Amino acid sequence: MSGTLITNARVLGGDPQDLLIDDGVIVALGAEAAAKAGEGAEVVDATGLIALPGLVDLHTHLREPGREDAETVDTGTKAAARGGFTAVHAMANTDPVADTAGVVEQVWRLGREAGHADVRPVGAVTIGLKGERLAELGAMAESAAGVRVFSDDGICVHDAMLMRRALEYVKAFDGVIAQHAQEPRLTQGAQMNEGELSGRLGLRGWPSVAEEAIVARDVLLAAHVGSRVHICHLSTRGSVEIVRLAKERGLPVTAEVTPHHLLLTDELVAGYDPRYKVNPPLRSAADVAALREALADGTIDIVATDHAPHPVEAKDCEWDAAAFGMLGLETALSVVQHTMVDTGLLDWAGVADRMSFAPARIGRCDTGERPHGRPVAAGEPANLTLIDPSTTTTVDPSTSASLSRNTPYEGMKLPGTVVATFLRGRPTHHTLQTHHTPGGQA
Ligand SMILES: NC(=O)N[C@@H](CC(=O)O)C(=O)O
Ligand SMILES: [Zn+2]
Ligand SMILES: [Zn+2]
Repeated sequence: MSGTLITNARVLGGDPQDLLIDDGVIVALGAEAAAKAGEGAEVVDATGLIALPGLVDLHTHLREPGREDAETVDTGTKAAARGGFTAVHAMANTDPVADTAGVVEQVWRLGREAGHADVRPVGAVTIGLKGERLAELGAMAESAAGVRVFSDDGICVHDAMLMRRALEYVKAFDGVIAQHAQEPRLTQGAQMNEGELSGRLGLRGWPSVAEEAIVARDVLLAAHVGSRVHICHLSTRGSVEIVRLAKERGLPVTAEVTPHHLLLTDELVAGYDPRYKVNPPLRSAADVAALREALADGTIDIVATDHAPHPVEAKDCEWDAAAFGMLGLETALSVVQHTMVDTGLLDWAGVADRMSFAPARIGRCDTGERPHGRPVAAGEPANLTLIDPSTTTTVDPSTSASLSRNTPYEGMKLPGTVVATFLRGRPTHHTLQTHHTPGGQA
């Protein structure tokens, strides 16, 4: 048999074993893998490496169409592959907005053509993200893109009646509304987390309650309608408490946290460096601790990057004028290792759940034609990520595959390297040496 034999990989952090992949599928694990590989198989020595299911991002800004100077589907998915992702959900706040079957199909098709990761377009909830009228949610769901996640991300669906209607509508095809929870009246002109520091720096504060008020309302609406709501980039301790209560009651709510909200705090804003300007804002150390704990105990379901590329001119300016957002795809796994694994809060099986199984389930891409977030088992698609957790790298934005450079981690030392990513058996990123078993071509 031909194929690729990955030797001594610690699958989900377990004991080392071999994996044989061929024709896009995991053929065998353990002793059976080497036996079946036979002569001529390509061998990847994964000694010391962790194997995870290909990561799935539920929240990525690819910027195409409209802002191809910041990112394209091609460059963004290249960055995704380098970060260990095999699927990304592309947010709808493009230009034109992804609010029709035509635009979501275009983004989906661009993803197929690029081939670095599967692109699952997110559809806008309202036409033009204007918050006035519902977009054609059904047509987007039925399109070739098969949209299941809908979001006006960047903007909150603040009209309670529209939110109710959206929840009612997507229930028919098991869709989910991903809410950017930000009460607009409480955050007008807001520039950073509201607290003692915002007062001292003279920047308009962004109170936690602006997020929590919407989280609470939407949890209640989802319960009332019996439809799924997902909370984007949850950032406060109070939001965690609301989601915890909702889950105790069995309500259909899920939530995500970004890598940056697991690591960085509002104190970084003191230097007025716009790299730290993001929506929602970096919060307090107490919030960070609550978010880590909630991700560990499952109150927060997943990590999502909110990869938000911006061109240099949008970030290399005064704080007030700068755009909100930071890169995330290439550093996500390292930040999660640093904040969750190396701290003992989560094991690698937990990382596989929070960054692959659970996001695929929420996005409903764990079944169907090209599924993701599947178990690492024989017969499953060979979507795999190999990580070397023993390395430490200094983050250098100039080496990024993204067209943008707005990483908040520049110069930071972070643990772990993604050494290979396989999309249905095909390497979309790899830095490993390979050789062949005797009998094959070297
Ligand atoms: N996160 C951000 O600060 N910015 C995002 C929008 C968003 O996720 O709300 C963007 O599109 O740039
Ligand atoms: Zn958002
Ligand atoms: Zn976003």
